[in-house]
Amino acid sequence: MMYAVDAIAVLVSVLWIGSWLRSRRRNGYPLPPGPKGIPIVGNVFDMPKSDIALAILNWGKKYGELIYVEIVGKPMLFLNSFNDAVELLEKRSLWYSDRPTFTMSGELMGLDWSPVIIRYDERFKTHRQFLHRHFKADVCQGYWTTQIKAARIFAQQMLEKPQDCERYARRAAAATIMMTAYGHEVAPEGDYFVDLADRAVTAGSRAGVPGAYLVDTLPWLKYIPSWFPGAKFKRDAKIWSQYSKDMLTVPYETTMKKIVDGTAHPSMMSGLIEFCTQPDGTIRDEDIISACTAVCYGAGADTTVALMMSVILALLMYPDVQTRGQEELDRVIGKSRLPTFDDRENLPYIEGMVREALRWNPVLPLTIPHRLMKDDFYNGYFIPEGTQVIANHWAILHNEVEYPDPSRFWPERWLPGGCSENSTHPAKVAFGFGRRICPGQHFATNSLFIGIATVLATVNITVAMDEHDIPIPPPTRIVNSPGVMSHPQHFDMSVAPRSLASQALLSESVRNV
Ligand code: HEM
Repeated sequence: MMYAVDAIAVLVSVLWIGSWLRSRRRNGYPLPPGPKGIPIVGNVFDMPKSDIALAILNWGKKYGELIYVEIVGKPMLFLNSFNDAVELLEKRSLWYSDRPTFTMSGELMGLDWSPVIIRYDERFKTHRQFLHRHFKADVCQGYWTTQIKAARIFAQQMLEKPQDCERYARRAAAATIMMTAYGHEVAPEGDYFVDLADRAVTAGSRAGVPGAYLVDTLPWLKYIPSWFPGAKFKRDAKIWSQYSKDMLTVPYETTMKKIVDGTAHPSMMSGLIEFCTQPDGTIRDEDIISACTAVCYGAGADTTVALMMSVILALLMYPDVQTRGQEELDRVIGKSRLPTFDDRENLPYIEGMVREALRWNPVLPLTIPHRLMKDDFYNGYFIPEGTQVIANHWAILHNEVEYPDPSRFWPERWLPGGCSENSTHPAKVAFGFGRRICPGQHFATNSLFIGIATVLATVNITVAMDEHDIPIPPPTRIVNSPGVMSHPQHFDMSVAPRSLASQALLSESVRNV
């Protein structure tokens, strides 16, 4: 008991000294507005438990577009406007590109190898260089064939078992990413590499939910032994750290053997090994190569699945969008072949659907926190060093001025003369900002484009019927899942071939691709 009282006294003193030092550094400038909070714990009890992005959008009506909170002495700044996100995260990116320490998922679970959460230092630059080398726009053209193949298999599987659509979307994402990263052909069911990665990603997304683990707020808790009452987080982290290690090392070592014996398919990994092999035969930065290949599945699979499922939900909720998309495809490419990437520039309506997919239900409603590396002053406010700065993608992409009737999935808004023709492209928001911007964005939007075009060209999606042959109404609004990432909740649907000809074309192409 005495120890607990001492610990609380130390914590209170540290927080008080921290806040006193900060008030001296402010130079008379106020902190940005936000809910008032209470001593010591700050805004812990103000923070919304679910639909955080939406709640912060609503806070904006009271406090303005910059909203500042403190959680047990840790400052956080939410940005509800595109301009502020650009001003701070892009134009001042030299100071706004670090990440905070993620104690549970990073240190304890061992995911601190991941390029998503590494700190902003010299090694960060090598990570970005390696990822950029394999995911810049022109290089991504080299992955088109794999993406077309995955999209066609996906459409075929949707026809066979519509109720398993999400599982097949996951398989499509895994097939493209694993082939790209490791040259690995994913098995139709129960792929070993995918299962390893899924275990780690599931654990990582539980560990990464803001506020789910007290140790992220009070990092000194990491020192308590795992047998201590209430230390289940340490026991979880121990099991999960094995998953994280397996995800990083198993596919890498297996592929390395294939590279050495000459049986590997060309891939990002084989390209990086070649790039990093020194004249004496040693390979530099092997740990960074393995981190960059492993992160592709971790960062790219679930996000792509969530996007694709959002589009399919939109087709169900807005049947006229499906009809217009199909009319455009029939007019531009006809009915005797399936769409490819060469058709993209002639398909403005489908392109509008890609934009709407990124905007309507952003996969990451809030950006991953950027940590400010030095005190800053902005628009008359003081922003202390160490502040976690978070752009509210949801708020920006549902801004009624830029995107009138924002909760409607409405590709027409992007057509010439449409109400958002000149508005900010949603990709400029949904993939984050500045030096931490998503390196996989071209790969992801390519998967999305070909997925949408192929599904529209080959199948009709309609409401499902219950056991009494009564239509099951589609959801009338999008409901986000809790946590870092937003997946639409489960929904039922019926899937039928568009025509006998389209069915034959699809089966034929799946056999031949
Ligand atoms: C629909 C798909 C995707 C969405 C919406 C998405 C979105 C994001 C966002 C918002 C960030 C944080 C940016 C920031 O901090 O400002 C991010 C980071 C990242 N993404 Fe993606 N992403 C997607 C797909 C992918 C894919 C396919 C890959 C890899 C092949 C990938 C790799 C990464 C990596 C490595 C980072 C960390 C970058 C860093 O911290 O420097 N993502 N992504």
